[in-house]
Amino acid sequence: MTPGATPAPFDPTALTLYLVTDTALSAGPSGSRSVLDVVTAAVDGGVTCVQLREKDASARDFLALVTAVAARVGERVPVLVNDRVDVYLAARDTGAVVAGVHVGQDDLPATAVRALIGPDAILGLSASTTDEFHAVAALPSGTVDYLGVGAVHATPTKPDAPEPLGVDGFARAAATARSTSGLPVVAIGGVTVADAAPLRAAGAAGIAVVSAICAAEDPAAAARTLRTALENSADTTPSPEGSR
Ligand SMILES: Cc1ncc(COP(=O)(O)OP(=O)(O)O)c(N)n1
Ligand SMILES: Cc1ncsc1CCOP(=O)(O)O
Ligand SMILES: [Mg+2]
Repeated sequence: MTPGATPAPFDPTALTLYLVTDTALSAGPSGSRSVLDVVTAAVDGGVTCVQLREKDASARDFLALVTAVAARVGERVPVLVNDRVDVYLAARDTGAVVAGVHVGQDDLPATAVRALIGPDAILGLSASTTDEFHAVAALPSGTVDYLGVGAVHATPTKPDAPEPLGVDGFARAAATARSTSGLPVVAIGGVTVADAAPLRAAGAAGIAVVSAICAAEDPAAAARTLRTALENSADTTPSPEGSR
């Protein structure tokens, strides 16, 4: 960024169709498909944001993945790093176009992450209870950019996810999250194309999916189908209450 220039504010429309990656699921029917293949196809199909999530990779391998994905799609959509602030910073230091980090309740606290990544990076935080929403609301303005709320449905992708909320429970959680924190909310957990319109109507700025795209035979087609379902639901979407 030019010195002195004002950074572009976080644009919540980037949350519309949010892909979170999984290496094992990405391998696909042939067993040889890579995360990079899936991300590329998914962005071509209409994904608006990508989070790289690697629970078992070494820091070195994760960094290589982040820089490869950022080189491929970082100019087209925000690329975020799950959990690993160190990997995000190392990628950014190499000049990679990486947008930010997503952390949860057991990861580094949001205030610590914001101090490490600086004011311009995107920071997403998982939250699912009223207490967690109130805690987010108490943070200094600009600490967190969006909330990941779930699980909507139970999912084998994250067996340790909070209790499933269901779509109605998500609607109540999203209303509390938005009224307390003013932040846009992404719905996550077992989300399929059938959930797209109901979740948008329930106040989701977007949906985050792992298996609906990573495990699909054709990730580009899966992304297109999800995106179409989201576009068709646009008329029922409440307007965002706030963003950074
Ligand atoms: C968009 C989005 N929402 C929620 C999560 C879950 O984050 P977390 O609770 O830290 O769990 P892990 O993903 O780290 O297992 C997410 N990753 N993305
Ligand atoms: C990362 C995460 N956080 C809550 S549920 C979940 C996994 C969602 O995966 P899937 O879309 O395959 O159910
Ligand atoms: Mg985490």
